[in-house]
Amino acid sequence: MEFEAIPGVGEKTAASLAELDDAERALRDGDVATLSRAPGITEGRAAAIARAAIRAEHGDDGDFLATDRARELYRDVLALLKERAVTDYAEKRLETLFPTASKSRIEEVRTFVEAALDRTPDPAVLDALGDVEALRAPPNLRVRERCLATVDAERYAEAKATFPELSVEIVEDAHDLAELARSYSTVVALDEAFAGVDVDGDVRVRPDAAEHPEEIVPERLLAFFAENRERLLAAIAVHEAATLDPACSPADLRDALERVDENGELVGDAELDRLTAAVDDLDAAVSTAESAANDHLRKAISEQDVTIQGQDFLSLVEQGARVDSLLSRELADEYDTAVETARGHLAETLSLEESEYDLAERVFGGDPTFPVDHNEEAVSRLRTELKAGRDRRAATLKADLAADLGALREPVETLVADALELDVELAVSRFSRDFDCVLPEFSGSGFEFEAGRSPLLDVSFDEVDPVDYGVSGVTLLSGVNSGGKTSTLDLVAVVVILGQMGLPVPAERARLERVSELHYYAKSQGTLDAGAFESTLRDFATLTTGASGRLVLVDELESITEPGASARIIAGILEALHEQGTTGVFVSHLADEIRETTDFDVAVDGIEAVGLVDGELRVNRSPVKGHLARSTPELIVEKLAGEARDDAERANGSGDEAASRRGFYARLLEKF
Ligand SMILES: Nc1ncnc2c1ncn2[C@@H]1O[C@H](COP(=O)(O)OP(=O)(O)OP(=O)(O)O)[C@@H](O)[C@H]1O
Repeated sequence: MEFEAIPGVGEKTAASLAELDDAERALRDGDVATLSRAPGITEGRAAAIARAAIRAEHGDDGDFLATDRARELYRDVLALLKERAVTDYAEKRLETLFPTASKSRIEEVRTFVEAALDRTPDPAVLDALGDVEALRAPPNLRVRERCLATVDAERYAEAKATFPELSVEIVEDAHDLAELARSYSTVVALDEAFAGVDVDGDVRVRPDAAEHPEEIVPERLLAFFAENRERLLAAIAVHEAATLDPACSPADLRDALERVDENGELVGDAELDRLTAAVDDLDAAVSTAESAANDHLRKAISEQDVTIQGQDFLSLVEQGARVDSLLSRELADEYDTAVETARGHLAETLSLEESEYDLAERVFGGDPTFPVDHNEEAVSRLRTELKAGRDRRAATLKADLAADLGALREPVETLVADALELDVELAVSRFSRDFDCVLPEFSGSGFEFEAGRSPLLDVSFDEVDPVDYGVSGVTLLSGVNSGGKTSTLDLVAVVVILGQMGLPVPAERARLERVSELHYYAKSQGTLDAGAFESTLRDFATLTTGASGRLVLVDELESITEPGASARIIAGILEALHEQGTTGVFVSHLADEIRETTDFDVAVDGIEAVGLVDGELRVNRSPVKGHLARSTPELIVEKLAGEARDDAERANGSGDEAASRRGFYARLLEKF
């Protein structure tokens, strides 16, 4: 795929996408998580790129939402969908759903939706999804005890790129290798030429290093799993709660995760813990062992009567002979016991094993002295031995663990992707359940729905009255003030937008014609000035001369200018749209006047007040077909006329005032 062919994707972004293994599939599937792994591409940008790629694939020009109000309603329904996603990923992924005229795209999303609607939003699954996130690369890792070495400049550059975690050194010969082996625990030589050379230290010859990075730097896998530990555990929990088929064995993954801590260090191995603690505690243990020996010796000396021969005493005084000789002669046994105490103490505190006793014993001993002193060189040798043991153990464990983790590396990507995708499906399923939705049927002309309920009304969804409505061709929608005309237009727009996104719509049944564009003109706030009026007319000129196949919704266009002129202008627009065969709904309080001016028999529907109850209008929210609704003023005059008639009848001819009121209201009523 030519990435730069996607609108909005330039050279730099194309190069970033090319670094992904499966960019083409990710673009096709709207897989925002994978796309956002490309260098420098955020999730928001990834969603925009995926949208553009989908548009390009389905030949969508991006013009479906043709007006501000149409775009606003799309944003509102998208927000309702996104509110039902648990993860950031699903929110971004839902942004790849957009209304389109493309049949193939609508069908593609509907196939996804059909599967999604079978998903039950179980609270335990939603809860588990809370900790799932797209997997991410660990922060820059540095492994200091190992290095790579090569004689070849090109191999050097490749190794630097493949193993950013390690130092790479240029060497000339085995002598240089030996030199490196003194500074690093392990040296990995990349040249075949070194095979068989005998060098002191841990030097391995691996010309195949680049093909087995997990063997050369097992820490890379450990760091990856450590970094993503919580996400992975959450992804397992999601699979278990939702009884999804996991891409890898949860038991194996849990077991592997238990062997590495959040810093990528090995855990759970008693021998490694023992050796690590022994190295760390060595100095302190030597010092306490020494004190224990001295305590013993001090006590022994203080409790013992030491007899000193006159000759000895003289030699002590005259020749400056050392007391040590005396100590060795008089207190040899006690000294031996003190040394044994120190050795025992050391072995016990460091939990030394038999193979290490020999070195530990050399820490204390030799000629008797007081105070008892340790042998620094022996301590140093013991330390080297313990460190080497620790590193050997860690290296073996890391290699074993990396082999296990290596087998899980690919499957965990799928495991997490499946959990995240489930969140997208659940968001759609919850939306559909929360708003009692149905997948619309695409056929015929215009639209038609039963028991439609807008989720965007300013009343709670339970209190929304269901609306039945259908229109084919251009139609005027009349109705009482606050009867729900604007809300009906919004509902039509929401149903069409959702339907052409491929999503279910909030109705019991819906049939739609697949339209090319949605033009929804909201009611303007007050009369427009000459300039704005002119530009509105220009909009309609473009609309009426453009291609057919659009849906046009217009709310009280009359408010743009004075009523008489408005009616004539609306009539002209309706005629042009009618000739085009467009479906349109024009909400207007001037339906009667407009109808009289149009040169064809324009349909008029009406949202009827069923009557006034306690001064409040009771409305039938479903527009009545072919019916001009009576206006609110007419209903009020009718109500006053009725009251005056009742008053006049009660007065029974004796009340002139009641009779003249009755006459006045009757006259007004005739005007309607
Ligand atoms: N289907 C419905 N169910 C419940 N309430 C509704 C419904 N439709 C409209 N309403 C309520 O009626 C109010 C007025 O609706 P709307 O603004 O659509 O009326 P309108 O006929 O366009 O009014 P106007 O003639 O003043 O422009 C809404 O704010 C909402 O509270």
